[in-house]
Amino acid sequence: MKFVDEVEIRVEAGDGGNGCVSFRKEKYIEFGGPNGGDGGDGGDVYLIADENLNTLIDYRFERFHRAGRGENGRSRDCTGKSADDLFLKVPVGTRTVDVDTGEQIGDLTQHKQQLMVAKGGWHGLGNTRFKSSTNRAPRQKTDGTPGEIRNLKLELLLLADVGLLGLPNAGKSTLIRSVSAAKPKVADYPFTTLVPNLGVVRLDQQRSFVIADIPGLIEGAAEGAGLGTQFLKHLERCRVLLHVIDVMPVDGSDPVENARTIIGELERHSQALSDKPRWIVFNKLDLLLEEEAQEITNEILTALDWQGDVFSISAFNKMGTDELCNKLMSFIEALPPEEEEVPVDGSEVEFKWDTYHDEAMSDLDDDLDDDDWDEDDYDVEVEYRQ
Ligand SMILES: Nc1nc2c(ncn2[C@@H]2O[C@H](COP(=O)(O)OP(=O)(O)OP(=O)(O)O)[C@@H](O)[C@H]2O)c(=O)[nH]1
Ligand SMILES: [Mg+2]
Repeated sequence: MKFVDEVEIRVEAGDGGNGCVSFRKEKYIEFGGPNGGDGGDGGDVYLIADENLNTLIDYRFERFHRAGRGENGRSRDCTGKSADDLFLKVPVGTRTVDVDTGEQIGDLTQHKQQLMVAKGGWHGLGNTRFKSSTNRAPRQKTDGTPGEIRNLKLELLLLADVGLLGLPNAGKSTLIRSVSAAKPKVADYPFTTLVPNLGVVRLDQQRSFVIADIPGLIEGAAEGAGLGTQFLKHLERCRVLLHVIDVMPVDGSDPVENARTIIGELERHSQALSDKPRWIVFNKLDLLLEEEAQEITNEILTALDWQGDVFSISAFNKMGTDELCNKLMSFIEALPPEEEEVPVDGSEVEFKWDTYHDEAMSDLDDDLDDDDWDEDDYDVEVEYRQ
């Protein structure tokens, strides 16, 4: 399946239905009083996280999503029907940004979590609402308000505890293959991995973590070279990054320069990412004798002035990978639990009926004079009853 991790869509909430102006008219009763009903509310648009989806590809083909309009009110105090809300399913891990304002609207990180992205218009009021002791035949009504329209960017960020970082060919995919059940393609040419892969590393029944393999970075990635840094965003939610360094690059390049390239690209990409806990993992140690390995790795660490954690492994024959995974697990377990994000379930109703009605009516208070009456102003329905 094609992996699509970024799309732009347009969502339009429904407009509110208009209020109705109508009067009861019964035999022998000339003025039976107002009976125009309110309109219905327009439908809201929500995003809802669904763990069965793992790509945003559907939104490549369908970019416009519109919720229904509320029905207009009718005579006999009939309230127009409110439109159904529209729910758009997105994969867990989807972040939503308003394209026009740049505002981040929310993150959906749990199955079934909801996020309101466009609020439907409010209903207009029927003339029944405007009845008062001084005005028993009100011709006022209000129209429904327009629904919100928004252009959204949806970004799917993988949810992983550990992120792999490194030049092409460093052995990132080989590492994820050897520690998890994920089987991304491994080959001796750069850019074998074109889309991110996730693997679950299971230490025992209760303990596991998720590791993400992303395409390799090269110098100039921040400016778009190679596959660019478009995949780095997937590492933003990781708790720790593993910088995989090939100690024996086949192209004869200098491992120190290579490592500097990665660190440089990371820093240019974002401060947040370069500040994340990062460990160095020297890979392909099976290609060197122990002494040689010691010498090369020390040289690299000194050149980088590295003070952080260091591991030496061979992803290929699983040397040192168990120890690495155990350390990763302990590290993740020792971290304070991630700040509880307040679930945005959209259930909070900002709309206050009474306030809205009071406001709508006070706006019109000045017009409550019956002399203003002009048939053409209103679309008056008169109901005749026997
Ligand atoms: N000898 C040896 N070779 C390795 C080891 N790990 C990876 N390789 C080889 O290095 C080459 C690249 O490995 P990949 O796992 O595809 O590298 P990658 O970092 O995922 O590369 P991209 O997907 O292109 O970014 C393959 O030929 C692997 O067999 C190792 O521990 N020892
Ligand atoms: Mg790879």
